[in-house]
Amino acid sequence: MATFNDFGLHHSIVRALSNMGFEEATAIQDQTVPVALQGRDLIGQAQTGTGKTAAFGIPLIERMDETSGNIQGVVLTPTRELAVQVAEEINKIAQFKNISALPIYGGQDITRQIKALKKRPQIIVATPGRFMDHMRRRTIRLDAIEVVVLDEADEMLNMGFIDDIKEILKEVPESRQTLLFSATMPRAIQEIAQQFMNEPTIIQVKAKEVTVPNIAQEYMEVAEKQKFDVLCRLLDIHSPELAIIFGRTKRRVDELSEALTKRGYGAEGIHGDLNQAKRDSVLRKFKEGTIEVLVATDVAARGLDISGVTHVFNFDIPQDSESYVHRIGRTGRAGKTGLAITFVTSREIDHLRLIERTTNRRMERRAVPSMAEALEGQQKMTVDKILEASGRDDLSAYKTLAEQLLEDVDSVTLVSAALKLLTKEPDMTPVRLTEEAPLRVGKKKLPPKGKGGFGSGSGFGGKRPSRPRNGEYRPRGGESRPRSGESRPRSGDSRPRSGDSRPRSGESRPPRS
Ligand SMILES: Nc1ncnc2c1ncn2[C@@H]1O[C@H](COP(=O)(O)OP(=O)(O)OP(=O)(O)O)[C@@H](O)[C@H]1O
Ligand SMILES: [Mg+2]
Repeated sequence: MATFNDFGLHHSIVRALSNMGFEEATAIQDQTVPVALQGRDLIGQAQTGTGKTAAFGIPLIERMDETSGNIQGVVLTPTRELAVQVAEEINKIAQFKNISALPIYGGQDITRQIKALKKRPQIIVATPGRFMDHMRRRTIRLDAIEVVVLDEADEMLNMGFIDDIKEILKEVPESRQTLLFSATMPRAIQEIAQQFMNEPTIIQVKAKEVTVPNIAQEYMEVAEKQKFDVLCRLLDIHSPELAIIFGRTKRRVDELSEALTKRGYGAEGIHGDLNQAKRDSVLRKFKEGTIEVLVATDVAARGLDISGVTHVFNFDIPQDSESYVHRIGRTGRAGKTGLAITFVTSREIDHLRLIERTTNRRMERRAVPSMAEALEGQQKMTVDKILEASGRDDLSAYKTLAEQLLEDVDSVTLVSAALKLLTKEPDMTPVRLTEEAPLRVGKKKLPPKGKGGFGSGSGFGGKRPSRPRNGEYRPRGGESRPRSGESRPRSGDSRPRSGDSRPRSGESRPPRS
């Protein structure tokens, strides 16, 4: 694998990368950086957590002119949190250059953004809606733009941002370079590629699987009514450092985070109906470890890079395989290991099989853990903690007390009492969760067995079942519901003018029919 010295990058970028702890280029960086540096258009697909941000960030920064304060680069992302994260990573890579990236997104005061724009950042990282607002207000000038990056392009299409993206791409100079990245590449991307890219080089990191091998993938068949108790047991058994629990709808996320809190877990929810300040604070607490469980809709499925996420739980099976790939990809990043556990009700097994076939990877079936196992898990935690504490040398203040206690109570009883007090025993506090209808898969269009889905080297676009649009996934009752249960305008519908009220990042999906 190449080191960053091999690319002929400006020394300040190499220095920044080494400062960030990047020693070798990842596979996707190795293959895309040289092509992007030549100024060519590029489509890059590689698994989650393999460094696609730097794959476009490095050439982007390399191409910027630090003596100019014009906007020269634009990165579009589907969610606000991702815009912030990508801008941060770009700013780290640019730390020794006179170049800065500014995140611009809906839900943030626009006058503050206009003020920040006056500081003349060369790179804007934006959600499409808010970017359009600035375009219309002429607070962002497009004539000096040389590079446009579409991160998670397929998700932006899913969210109905296609018209916005088209409009943005029409306005930026035609001579620009366009880069497009995602871990999944559904066919719809081809339209963008044909219309707006100039003979793009397509780079798909060869991998049998779309998911990285370092994420262990398991599933459990659980009745809808039992899901919550099983989840609590799993949290007790695994004691994750940080865990993300994905639910299907905003209501689900609200109810789940409330129920988890009731049972004593440090959990909060994130979804598109929360105001930006709340979203920011929840994410901040999760990153700091103030809460260890983040309950989320698909708003948090894409791109978010939070170190320490050891577990992903699909409380509700994801609607399609792309969502599955991205959700579980919040763990097992940058070579670390992770565990993804998916709950499936008996009626959703077909749906799970479809995901397995599309991703070309089997999930291992696991039995639902018992209450006794949950207790054991917590007891083991306590024992570990006590043993660790026994090795400390600051116990002298407690020893006299311990000796006194041992005069009255036998040692086994005494230690048992201490263990019990320190152990978080399985909690059966009643909670209220509204039941979700199972996801059903139509009979048609199962891919042939053994045929990989997207990204399996079958060429761009690959053969895979396409999006819910084709009616493969129907919620029971036949009501056409957008993913995650939100309604959003279909492109072309009457749109709100301000980026604040447009489809709020992430879980808003086009209506499925
Ligand atoms: N060359 C490298 N060496 C070490 N760490 C790296 C390298 N490149 C990227 N990383 C780190 O790997 C992590 C994942 O990177 P990144 O978020 O860019 O992944 P991604 O491919 O965009 O994933 P996703 O598909 O989920 O968006 C980040 O923490 C990033 O800083
Ligand atoms: Mg990414």
